[in-house]
Amino acid sequence: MASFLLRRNANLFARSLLGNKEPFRLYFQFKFQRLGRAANMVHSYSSSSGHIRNDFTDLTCPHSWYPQARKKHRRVIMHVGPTNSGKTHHALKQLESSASGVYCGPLRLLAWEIAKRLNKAQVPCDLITGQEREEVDGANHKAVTVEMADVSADYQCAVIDEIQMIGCTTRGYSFTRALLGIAADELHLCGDPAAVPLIQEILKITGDEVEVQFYERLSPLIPLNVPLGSFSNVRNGDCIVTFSRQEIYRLKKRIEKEGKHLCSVVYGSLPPETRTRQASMFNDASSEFDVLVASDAIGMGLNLNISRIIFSTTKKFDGFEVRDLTVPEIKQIAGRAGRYGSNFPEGEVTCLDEEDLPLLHSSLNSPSPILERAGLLPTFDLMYMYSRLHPRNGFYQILAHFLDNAKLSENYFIVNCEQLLKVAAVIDELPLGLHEKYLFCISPADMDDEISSQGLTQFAENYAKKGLVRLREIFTPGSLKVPKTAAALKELESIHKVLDLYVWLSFRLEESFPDRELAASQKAICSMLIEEFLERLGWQRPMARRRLPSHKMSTSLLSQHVRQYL
Ligand SMILES: Nc1ncnc2c1ncn2[C@@H]1O[C@H](COP(=O)(O)OP(=O)(O)OP(=O)(O)O)[C@@H](O)[C@H]1O
Ligand SMILES: [Mg+2]
Repeated sequence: MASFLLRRNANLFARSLLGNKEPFRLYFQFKFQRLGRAANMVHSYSSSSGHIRNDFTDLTCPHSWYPQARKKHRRVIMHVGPTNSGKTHHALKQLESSASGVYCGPLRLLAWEIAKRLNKAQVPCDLITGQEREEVDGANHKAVTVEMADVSADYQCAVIDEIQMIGCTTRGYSFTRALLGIAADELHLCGDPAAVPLIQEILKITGDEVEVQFYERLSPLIPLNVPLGSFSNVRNGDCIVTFSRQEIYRLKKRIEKEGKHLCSVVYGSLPPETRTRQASMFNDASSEFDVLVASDAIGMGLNLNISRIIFSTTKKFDGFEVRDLTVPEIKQIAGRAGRYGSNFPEGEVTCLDEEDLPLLHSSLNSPSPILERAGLLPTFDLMYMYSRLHPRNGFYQILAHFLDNAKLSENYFIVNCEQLLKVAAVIDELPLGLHEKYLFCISPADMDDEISSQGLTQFAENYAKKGLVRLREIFTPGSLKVPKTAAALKELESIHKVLDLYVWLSFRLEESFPDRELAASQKAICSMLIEEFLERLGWQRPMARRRLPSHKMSTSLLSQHVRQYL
């Protein structure tokens, strides 16, 4: 079904983005038209020889990058307050009653939840993420991940959820782009009050009209004074939060060993489809999976049937160091308990260990620190114009030059470009155009994952050599197996990332990556094999007493399904 939707919508998407079947040529024609306009936006200065020169690294006026939005006098409504206070709900009510609109969220799971809600409310709504296009007949609404926000479309209403993510060191620029660039008559921003002063400051220059609505929690969240103590105290509706994959699987096993509960799991590197199914299984009161073990992948905006959040730790490895969770992180995660309208109208929050309770309590009682600056990334247009003056520089050098020399106003910072630079370093020697390099650099390749990074390198090399990348050249369909060890599981997750990358590239370079359908079906198999692993993991009840949820496949069905693709 998913692959059918992908196939059906791929052409539509490519056409809407690129015009016709010759994406590259047309893309560049389109770019040149836009560059003419963009060139007017960069600041000029006189050199000592008296020539007027453009300073492409001047990023002090990012609002001027979005002429479509600047033509509008937008009404901006900020919905701010604690978690579970109805901020998103109120914004969505406006979206539902508008003739056209877009919801932009930080997570695929959230975009999925909103698309489902709008379609259920008889408002046809497309779901668009980097790797998915699910179009619904007659839809004038879209639920998208914020990176996919279209700044060339015109909407009556738009919602940007979790707007405080504008300060995120890696993804902040996508929120800034959506904030400054979405051309909507009415723009709703939902999130933490800590973002209010910055947004007001940023929007002073755009001429938009900004109003702020404050919200209170709809149902209580009670911080407990006692830790969980023993795993025998785990009960229906609990969500245990931890931050490493190994810990997630250890805890799932440990809880299931008690013999009273089955656990769904949700964490970042799990395929998004698997995450969605695991969350749905936990949410479904008729399924036996009544406990959730999750990372902070559940931390934002989601409405799950959680009665109690239990932090198994209040420390997290953030890629550089093991650090305490921040106040906003603790509040966001704790805020998943006791959602209004869920099976548990009162939420509780505690820790596994007593020593973590003080940080939990103090964080829940503290306001989030006020946001100082919003993330920014130089646009491709600016880098392209700069590259024309310095034709010998590779993409890495151009990007590094921007990072070193960018001029910013005090409301902005340049996001962490480490991943982009890592990709640029790998592909810069290949005979690719600047835009192609840019595309590979912003792709969702995880360069810290060896298999994912190898996948990206091979795709880029084959693309540079032949302009055509067949999936079978680097991947043998039929080679996937149910993982038996944690290492095999990790490998399967990495393979899923490579297939995901192929699908992502296929939406942008359609003719050169023609095997989207095969990649999507193999991705689906990866997810099923991972779920099969999850099903087998942990304490096994005697089969007679165990009921498989109706939407899960039995092993034999799974093998049949896999065979179909071999
Ligand atoms: N007025 C209302 N009537 C019915 N349901 C509501 C109402 N307000 C909120 N809800 C429901 O309560 C739950 C929490 O609301 P919502 O998701 O809007 O909270 P939020 O403030 O955005 O939380 P978070 O900060 O965690 O994103 C949702 O399931 C939502 O549908
Ligand atoms: Mg919300």
